[in-house]
Amino acid sequence: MSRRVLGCLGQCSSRVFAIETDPKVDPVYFSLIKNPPTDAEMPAFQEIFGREKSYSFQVCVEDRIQRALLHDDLRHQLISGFGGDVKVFEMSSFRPNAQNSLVKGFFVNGVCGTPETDQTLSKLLQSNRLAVCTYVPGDAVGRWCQEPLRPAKDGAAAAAGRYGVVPVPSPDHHPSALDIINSSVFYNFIEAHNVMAECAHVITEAKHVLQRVDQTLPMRTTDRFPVIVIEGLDATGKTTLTESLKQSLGGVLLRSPPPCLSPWRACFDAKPALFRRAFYALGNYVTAAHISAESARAPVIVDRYWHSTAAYGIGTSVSGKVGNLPPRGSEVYRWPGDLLRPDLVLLLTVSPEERLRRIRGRGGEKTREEVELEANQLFRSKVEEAYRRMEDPACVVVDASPSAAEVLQQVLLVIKEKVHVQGSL
Ligand SMILES: Nc1ncnc2c1ncn2[C@@H]1O[C@H](COP(=O)(O)OP(=O)(O)O)[C@@H](O)[C@H]1O
Ligand SMILES: Nc1ccn([C@H]2C[C@H](O)[C@@H](COP(=O)(O)OP(=O)(O)O)O2)c(=O)n1
Repeated sequence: MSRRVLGCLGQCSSRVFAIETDPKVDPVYFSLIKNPPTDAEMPAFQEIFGREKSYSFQVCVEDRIQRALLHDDLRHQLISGFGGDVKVFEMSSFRPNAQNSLVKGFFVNGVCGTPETDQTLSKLLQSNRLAVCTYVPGDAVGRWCQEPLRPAKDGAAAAAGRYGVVPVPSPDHHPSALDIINSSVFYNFIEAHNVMAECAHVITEAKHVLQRVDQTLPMRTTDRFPVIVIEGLDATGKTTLTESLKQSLGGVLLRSPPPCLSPWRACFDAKPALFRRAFYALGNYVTAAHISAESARAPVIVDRYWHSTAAYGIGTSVSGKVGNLPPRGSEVYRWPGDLLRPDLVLLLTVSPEERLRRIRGRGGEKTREEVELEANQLFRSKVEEAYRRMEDPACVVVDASPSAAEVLQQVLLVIKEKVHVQGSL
């Protein structure tokens, strides 16, 4: 029998549930993937459905630009429309272990049926761009069913089917890892450029970004001096080290995203991940063009590059624990074939305590993502682990906890040892 899966509840990804469907129906799989309820709050699947009413909402439009924008809108509507007592979890449907099968959505739980919540529900039901389901007790004790809803008379909802919910084994790969390629991380210029071009009719800033990108590219390739990238979480000492390296090596210091894209960075930081990631991906190609030009005359030091874009993309799109990241060797950790490859990538690491001490010492503005990272040690661990899994080039990990002078000396030694470009340094 074909099945629909409603799964991965709580922190424990072994709790996976299938929704039994008609074999003729194309199976769709569901999973609660973000902000999972703690075991103390919701010890069992039945309790999730048993607490007042539960609904799931998913945007079901083909166009990915519209889908990303509507998904963001839906989150706001659910949070404001259902009020404080209602819990809104991120969820998604997926086919176990099938790449790009993930369709994101939300699971709303604890809806009491007040006039306000009824009104919100009725409004959402009217949208033909949303798939809405509710969850009701089944015939047997402890069984639950999923009912897809459609609008009925006077704003009421009618069930358009009923499917039993049953536990099934967890998939090998965490569902949130199925949606990385070309939505959280881009592996070539064209894919990132396409997203920026497709969204330009709704996000006007995208036109300016594209103009800058198209002005800068294509890049020149020449015999060149070494290119050394410094990576790491915020406040691990990248700025401090890259400035000193520039002096010590008589090099040129570049960064990604490049300053010419700065006017639009805040705009894209506030947009859904699809657009934010495309922006940073294109920034790397612009920086690559600058690297290509500058490395003809001196060594180039780069403060953040593709590994940052990929590690933040992967680390934040994969929900839950570090173990949910795609395994080492997965294609998500591969370098884009069309992006200028550096000679050496160094990953600065410090303990979480030292990092926080440095952040507090520094003050200043942080990106939304960095604020999230600070709030959540789990995010930090995932981003750092993603950095460590990158391949070809892999990151050389440097303990950046000693003094700035000591870190510089240590890094100069690594460069001498690893960068085999005779006479260039
Ligand atoms: N090795 C070090 N030891 C102690 N403090 C450091 C060291 N490197 C940098 N700092 C301080 O930590 C803060 C963050 O460093 P910064 O270079 O701005 O990090 P990043 O560029 O990675 O965000 C700054 O206040 C800086 O002076
Ligand atoms: N090449 C890059 C650089 C930054 N990013 C993203 C990842 C994070 O959301 C932020 C971190 O950048 P931020 O400027 O705050 O970092 P630093 O202050 O340089 O440590 O930008 C990226 O995706 N790709």
